[in-house]
Amino acid sequence: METAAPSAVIVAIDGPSGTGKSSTSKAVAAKLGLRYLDTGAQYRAITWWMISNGVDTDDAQAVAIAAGKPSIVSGTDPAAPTITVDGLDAAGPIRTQEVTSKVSAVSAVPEVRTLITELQRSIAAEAAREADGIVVEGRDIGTTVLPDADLKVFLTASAEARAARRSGELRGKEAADLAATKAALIKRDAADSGRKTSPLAKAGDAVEVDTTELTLDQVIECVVTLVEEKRAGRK
Ligand SMILES: Nc1ncnc2c1ncn2[C@@H]1O[C@H](COP(=O)(O)OP(=O)(O)OP(=O)(O)O)[C@@H](O)[C@H]1O
Ligand SMILES: Nc1ccn([C@@H]2O[C@H](COP(=O)(O)O)[C@@H](O)[C@H]2O)c(=O)n1
Repeated sequence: METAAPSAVIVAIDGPSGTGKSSTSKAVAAKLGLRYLDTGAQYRAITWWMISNGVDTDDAQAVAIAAGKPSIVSGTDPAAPTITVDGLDAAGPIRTQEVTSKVSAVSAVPEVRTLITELQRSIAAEAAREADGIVVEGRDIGTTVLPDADLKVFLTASAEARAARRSGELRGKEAADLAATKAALIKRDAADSGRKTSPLAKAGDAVEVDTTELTLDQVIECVVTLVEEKRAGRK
């Protein structure tokens, strides 16, 4: 039987695209000595594999049949998270516009979600057994993947703020204009919220943090405090 270390803490951070989940989760995990899991990277990785192997990502049946083929491995050091697919470093390729535009269709396929959810639960269980715990970020962590997490946080921000953050990132690369960036993230959120299986949603017992007017440091501090309060309450 798997036994968690008594002090291990499991933190679930969910929210729409561009709300600051990755930046916040990485920093909180690093500050508190926890592991970190980017579940979006796993869905991106399987999407990249589908594209690279000629699977039509709009064909849910074809995606379902192929879903078990790639081997996806996530490294959970918050200072240097990694993702490989069949042993290949996928960190760069999973961030292309092509993957971003196709990932919602792939992640909506129930067979994909079943496989990736199992993988996520086994990574979290290992972190609870062998480390001080983990911060897991995504869309359905608090509702489906880890419903018994010690702390659930749901980050939000206005679409304008999120688009401005994303446009800032893209400057000099694929420099999209603000309106196009905003439209793309609203479209992806609608697809992620509207799918039948495990949609993007706030768990009933999650703490909602609106980051629109907060700096990243303020959000990090807020979540660190929430984790510390949870830990103190367990003593
Ligand atoms: N509170 C904040 N204020 C300003 N910029 C922020 C804030 N939080 C995050 N950012 C910036 O916004 C961008 C998006 O953040 P991040 O990648 O962490 O979001 P995300 O929710 O993980 O997005 P996605 O779900 O699309 O992966 C990054 O450039 C990050 O530095
Ligand atoms: N728990 C999750 C996490 C992510 N997804 C899907 O992956 C896409 C990419 O996520 P990013 O955080 O890297 O932007 C996202 O749009 C979802 O389609 C998911 O379904 N569940």
